[in-house]
Amino acid sequence: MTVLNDRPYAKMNGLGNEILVVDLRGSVARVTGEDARALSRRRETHFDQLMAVHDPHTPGTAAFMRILNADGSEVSACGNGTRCVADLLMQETGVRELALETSAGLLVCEAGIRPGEVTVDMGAPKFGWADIPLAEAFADTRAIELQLGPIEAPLIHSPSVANVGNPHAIFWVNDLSVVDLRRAGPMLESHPLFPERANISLAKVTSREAITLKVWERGAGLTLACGTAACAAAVSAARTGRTGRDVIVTLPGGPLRIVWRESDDHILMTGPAELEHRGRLTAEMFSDAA
Ligand SMILES: N[C@H](CCC[C@H](N)C(=O)O)C(=O)O
Repeated sequence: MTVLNDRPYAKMNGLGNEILVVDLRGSVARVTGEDARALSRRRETHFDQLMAVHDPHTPGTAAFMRILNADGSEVSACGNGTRCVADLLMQETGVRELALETSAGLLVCEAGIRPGEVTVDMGAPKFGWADIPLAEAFADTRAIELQLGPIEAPLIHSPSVANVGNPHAIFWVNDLSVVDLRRAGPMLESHPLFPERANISLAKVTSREAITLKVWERGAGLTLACGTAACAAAVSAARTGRTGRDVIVTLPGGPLRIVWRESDDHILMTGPAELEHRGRLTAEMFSDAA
């Protein structure tokens, strides 16, 4: 019998990115990778990311979050999932601003104008090759040597890389179907250049203020939206002169507004959070029969 039995959960989504919020406050229970894989396989608790909400570690924060992908891997950032947890806790307490914490640091969250809209300060991006991390040194991470397709005429090449709490590679394209991300994604996600794997995006810049994005997520695959990928694409587009610092990033599930603030280089991500249903975990959810 797992210690997670009877714990409350909220099934949510952020622009269609499937999020399972498991409330472990007041308990010492922890979600293991195996627990996450079991829950993700079930219809009622299927997710791209699981946000495990624990008692705060730091005074002044509302909770500490552990984040697990559908494959059971534990990661340090999930933009859409953070908006979902923030919305849930703000609904619970009536506050309009709170701070959450993950292993990557603090995340200040603010209720937006529209119901369910949340702005998260995702902190400042990192661009150094060792911070992504990459397996070898690249002086200019705005365009690294990585390509897919024939040597003399690669289909995609020279991605920008960034770390926004997690690793991202963004390929700049004019046509989002130039490669089938279902096939290219897994190859690039696990490329030896990425010792911690990477989230892979195809980005089409449509104006100085707009980017369209398709994402293959590390540990989850193709998703309808990826908040950290939107952040990574926005800052990479700005630092390569393709856009300004205030853009709308449109994913298959919908738009996010990303502002890369000049004053402190922090990234502000604004978008929706939606509650689908609530439930309680049961022991049979963790049986292999699932
Ligand atoms: N797959 C990501 C974590 C979730 C990111 C995404 N769902 C978001 O909204 O940021 C990773 O392994 O780094």
